[in-house]
Order: sequence, then structure tokens, then C-alpha cells
Amino acid sequence: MKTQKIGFIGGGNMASSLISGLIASGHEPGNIWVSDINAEQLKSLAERLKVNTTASNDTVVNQTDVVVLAVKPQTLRDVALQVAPAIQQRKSLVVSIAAGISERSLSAWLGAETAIVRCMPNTPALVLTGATALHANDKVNAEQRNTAENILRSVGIALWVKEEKELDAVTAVSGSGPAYYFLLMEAMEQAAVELGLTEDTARLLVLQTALGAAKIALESSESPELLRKRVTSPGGTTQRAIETFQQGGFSELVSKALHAARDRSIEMSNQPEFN
Ligand SMILES: NC(=O)C1=CN([C@@H]2O[C@H](COP(=O)(O)OP(=O)(O)OC[C@H]3O[C@@H](n4cnc5c(N)ncnc54)[C@H](OP(=O)(O)O)[C@@H]3O)[C@@H](O)[C@H]2O)C=CC1
Ligand SMILES: O=C(O)[C@@H]1CCC=N1
Repeated sequence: MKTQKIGFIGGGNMASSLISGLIASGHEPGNIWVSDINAEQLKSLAERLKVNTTASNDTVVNQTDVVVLAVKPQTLRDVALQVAPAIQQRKSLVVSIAAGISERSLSAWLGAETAIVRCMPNTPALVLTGATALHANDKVNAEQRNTAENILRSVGIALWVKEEKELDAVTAVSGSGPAYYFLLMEAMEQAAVELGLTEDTARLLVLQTALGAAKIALESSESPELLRKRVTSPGGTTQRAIETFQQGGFSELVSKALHAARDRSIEMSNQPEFN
């Protein structure tokens, strides 16, 4: 499996996280091809990760078996139309990571017979802790499903959703999710400094606490709610903080934010300039 030739069209933030993760998990850099319009981006990828780079998207298709489309959603249409002939000729498996671009649009651009897996990864793939949900169109065979799943599973967990539309919710939860935790880290760090800690101490305590909480929650069979209650001694400090969060509408705000992200994903799928 790790000898699979994998191509990336677009070598930006998400592609470089995936590529770094693939290499860290044992994929040969020589089997990875990346194209980008940004020469600096390619130079950095070639220097850091020793992957093959090219300015030509067609070269990526022609050198590989699986092509990951990793450009911004608003650029995808042009890129897909441009590489469609090469993809059809090679019968490449296409994996799109773009938010809010439907399999229907991808098929229209790439050809009705093209095997397409649409997925939503996240940047922790960089440290092999990614979370990806996948959905395949009806041209994808069992072997191709395994190929796509194995690529994403080598950088974290990978699961299939039954309905393509579930990817809008996945995007709101785990695709965008790392940013929500970073926002909480930023806010906690700022508050810790206001409370008199140095910036270094504040950051270290905040990050180690985030890691510890995530590890306990993943390794324990107990719910986050129960784990939270175990930290919250009656009448103590945590209770005061949790009450403050709740009085400020914390859960409602989180729900509102995730609904907004989900709605934006749906809106992007219906936007004529993206589709
Ligand atoms: N960032 C994230 O956390 C996640 C992103 N995604 C999805 O991944 C995709 C990429 O996002 P992200 O990595 O953040 O975006 P980036 O902008 O970082 O990466 C896209 C790259 O593609 C390049 N590019 C633009 N046009 C072309 C072209 N015609 N041919 C080849 N390369 C081109 C861009 O160059 P230039 O900058 O010069 O335009 C850029 O380097 C998006 O569709 C997004 O929805 C999915 C999950 C998570
Ligand atoms: O913000 C975005 O649109 C992309 C998709 C999920 C994470 N980043």
C-alpha cells in the first residue's frame, strides 16, 4: 500500500499537512507528486519533504494513480476541467478534500465515469492525529475505496459516512474543529497572562492541559460530561468558572457556531461560482 503513487494538486496548508503525515507514516517521498501555481510553496515542499514537485497539474496526474484535489473550493472548477482529459485517460482515482464541492459538480467537471471520493480531513493529519470522513460516488470500486481509506487512515482516523450531505456537518465539526480549539487556547492563554503568569508559562500550561483533557477523553470509556464533573468539586473553583461559561451562553454559542459552519458548507455547494 505504501508504494502507491499519490499526487496532490495544490500544495497549501492542508496538502502539506497530509503529505507530512503520509511521509511520517512510511510513504516514500519519491512516490508523492505535488503541483502548485506558487513556486515558493513547491520549493519549500521539495526542500522540507523531498517530494517531487512540478508546476504542471497534468504531470501530477500522469505520474500517479491517485490524485488528491487540494486547491481552494473557488479554484477547483478550473483545475478540474483542466486535468479532466488526463484523469479520464489514466482512469485515476480522484480524492477531493475541498469543502462544499459536491460529487455532482466534480463528476460534471471530471467526467461521469470518474471514480471520486469526497472527503473532509483536518490539519492534525500533520501529526498523524487527523480525523477524516469519506464518501464515494458509485464509480468507486472496493479496491479504490480501500486505497482512499488507507491513505487517510495513515494520517489518523478515517470513517465513511452514508450520505454525502453528512460531509457538511463533518466540515463544521472536525474539518474546521482544530481552529475552535486553537481559539480556546488563545483565549485561555490571554486570560492566564492577565492573571499574572508569564507568556511562556501560560502557553505551556494551556497546551499541556488541552492535551491531557483530550487524552483522558479518548482513552476513557466515560463521557466528557462525567469527566468534567469529576474536575468540578462542589463549591470549588471549577464550578465558578463553569457557571460563568454557562451564564454567558457557552453551549448555545458553540451550537450556533457549528450551525453557521455547516450552513456555509451548504451555501458553498449551491454557489454558482464554486459549482
Ligand atoms: N485548511 C484546512 O484546515 C482544511 C482545508 N480543506 C480543504 O482543502 C483545500 C485547500 O485548503 P488549504 O490548504 O487551506 O488552502 P491553501 O490556499 O493553503 O492551498 C491551496 C494551494 O493551491 C494553490 N493553487 C491555486 N491555484 C492552483 C492551480 N490552478 N493549480 C495548482 N495549485 C493551485 C494555491 O496557490 P496560491 O496560494 O498562490 O493561490 C495554494 O498553494 C480547500 O478546498 C479546503 O476546503 C479541507 C479540510 C481542512
Ligand atoms: O475553512 C474552510 O473552509 C476549510 C474547510 C475546513 C477547514 N478549513
